[in-house]
Amino acid sequence: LALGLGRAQAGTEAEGVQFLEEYNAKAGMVLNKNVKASWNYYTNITEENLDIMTASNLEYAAFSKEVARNITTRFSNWNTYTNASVKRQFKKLVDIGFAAINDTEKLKSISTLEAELTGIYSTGKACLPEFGKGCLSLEPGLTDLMAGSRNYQELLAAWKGWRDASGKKMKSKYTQFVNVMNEAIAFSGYNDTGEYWRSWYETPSFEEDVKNLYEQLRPLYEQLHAYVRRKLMNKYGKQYFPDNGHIPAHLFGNMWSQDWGNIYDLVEPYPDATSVDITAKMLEKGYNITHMYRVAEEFFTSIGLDPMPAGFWTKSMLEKPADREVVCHASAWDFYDGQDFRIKQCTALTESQFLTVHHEMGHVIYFLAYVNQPVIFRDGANTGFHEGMADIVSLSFQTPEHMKAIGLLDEIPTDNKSDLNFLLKMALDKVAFLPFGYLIDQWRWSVFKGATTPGTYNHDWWDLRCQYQGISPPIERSEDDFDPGAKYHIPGNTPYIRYFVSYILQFQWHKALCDEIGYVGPLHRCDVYRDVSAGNLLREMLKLGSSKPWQDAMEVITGSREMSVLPMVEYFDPLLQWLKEQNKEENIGWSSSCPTNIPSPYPPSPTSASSNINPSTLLASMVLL
Ligand SMILES: C[C@H](N[C@H](C(=O)O)[C@@H]1CCCN1C(=O)[C@@H](N)CC(=O)O)C(=O)N1CCC[C@H]1C(=O)O
Ligand SMILES: [Zn+2]
Repeated sequence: LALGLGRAQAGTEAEGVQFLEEYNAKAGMVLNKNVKASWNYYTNITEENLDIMTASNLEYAAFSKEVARNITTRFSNWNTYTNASVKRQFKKLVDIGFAAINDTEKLKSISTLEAELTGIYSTGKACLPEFGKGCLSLEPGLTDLMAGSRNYQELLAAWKGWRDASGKKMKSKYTQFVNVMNEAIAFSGYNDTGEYWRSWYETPSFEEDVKNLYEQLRPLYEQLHAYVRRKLMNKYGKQYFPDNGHIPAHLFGNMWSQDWGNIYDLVEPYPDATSVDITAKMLEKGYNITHMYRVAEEFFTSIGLDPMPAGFWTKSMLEKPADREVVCHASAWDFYDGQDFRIKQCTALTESQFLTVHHEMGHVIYFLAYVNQPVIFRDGANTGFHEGMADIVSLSFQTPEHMKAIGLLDEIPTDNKSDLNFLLKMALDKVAFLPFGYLIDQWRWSVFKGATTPGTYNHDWWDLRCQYQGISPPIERSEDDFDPGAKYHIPGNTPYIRYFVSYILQFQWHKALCDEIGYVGPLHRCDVYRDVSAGNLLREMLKLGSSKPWQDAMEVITGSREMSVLPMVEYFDPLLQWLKEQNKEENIGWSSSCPTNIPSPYPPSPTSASSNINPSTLLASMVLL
């Protein structure tokens, strides 16, 4: 690209279009090189690969900076152009985020800090000898333990062990990370990194909008919380539950209390009615890892969307390698050359992993749908759209109708009890997630704007967890801990409000697709499998990429330009009525502040009959603390 020199020139719109064509040709190659360097680090964590990725990130930043400089000198009047797409491309190209900083060393530190933090997270291990376990990494060891153990103390040891092995090691690095990101983003004219991240939604009222959406869904979450709290008290004993209505955070079958699906067996409404245990069925049917991906692919092709390209099967990393350290946290990758798309996942044969397979492949389907857009438009209409597309299939895929269609269920239950079993199971993922999806960036936005400081990181984190999720730490926490760092997206620096937005959008889209295929019946039993009119409508939105404001993309698929909780409320209404009935004797809700008295994690003194672990393990676990 000829460097724009000297005084600002007012290039014609035709010259601007020419410039954009040159940019798109070059950008694909520069991006492809950069993504490959990242892929090599994420699939083989070494100092050398970290250095190569960092150098590539700097190269890409320099390229973005040069393009922006070219535009401001040669096309200073781009904002007066008439073509909306041309203007939108220029608008995106001049906003280069952190790359605007005039200090390469500081820019480099943003890249190295993120890579180091992600490396700590991805290689962290917790050792649990007192429970007969060696040293476990997060995937699969600790994840499986949190999902399957029903031993209060063992769960607690894994929960604490993971936080000691991850977040606790990150606090000072994360503080540096925040400071240098904020310093850099100021060069792009933003007050802080949180403002930059929110700007991607192109919606001035965005913070207010998501707050209102959450408030509308809170009653549904409160009912689910009260019901699950009762069931967990029955299972583990009231003595472990604070008297302010909170639930100990480590009892949900998930390291972060964000998805409660793994404790379905403890909360099942009607054990004598039908429910689907997908993990057992997959094993029974002799599934292997590749087959999980083939089944997911077939869902998408059945509604007329594209299959995975050939290179996907040879270049993806679908299993955890035995010979090297990798970033196991699952992710989908666009290599921006129009044909190289991959998934990186330490896939295991479990239901939760099967859903993640569909999630990551949903991202790839979106990549494929906008492959003909200019490089700068190869993104979701907003990042919540990308997550919504990743998740929407799960609303069809888990229905009894679909389970039977793919041979994981013998008979479709039509009785009311089985229906409630299914709805409760869906709520353990989709409703339980809402406060979690909402609060992560409440904390991070507060950190970026300086309202939350390194001296209050953990206190403010738990304030939000207690207030929104109604959960509390099962043992004392302090500012020596850094519990936010125990969740991938904090060291990984991936914004999180996108998942909250996604959980609203996916129900709006599911309803739109079910209407499109002429489905009649309760929304929660709709399965769009094998109906290409669903895929056609979805594609009309997907192919836009980020070429239009997200409200236009929303209108294409739902006819409305706004997010709405109504489809989600409609979907779960039968469950809400049932929960209200079940909870008649319960105190709905919890106090918004964390308990002052965290109940002792251990049963009364070892001599008492009630203690359910023997003294030696009790002492050992005390030592752990
Ligand atoms: C398991 C999933 N991994 C993310 C995702 O797939 O979103 C990964 C890591 C961060 C971004 N990412 C990508 O793959 C992006 N390249 C997608 C894109 O292209 O925008 C994940 O983190 N999830 C799934 C549900 C809730 C959340 C969680 O587990 O908390
Ligand atoms: Zn995703």
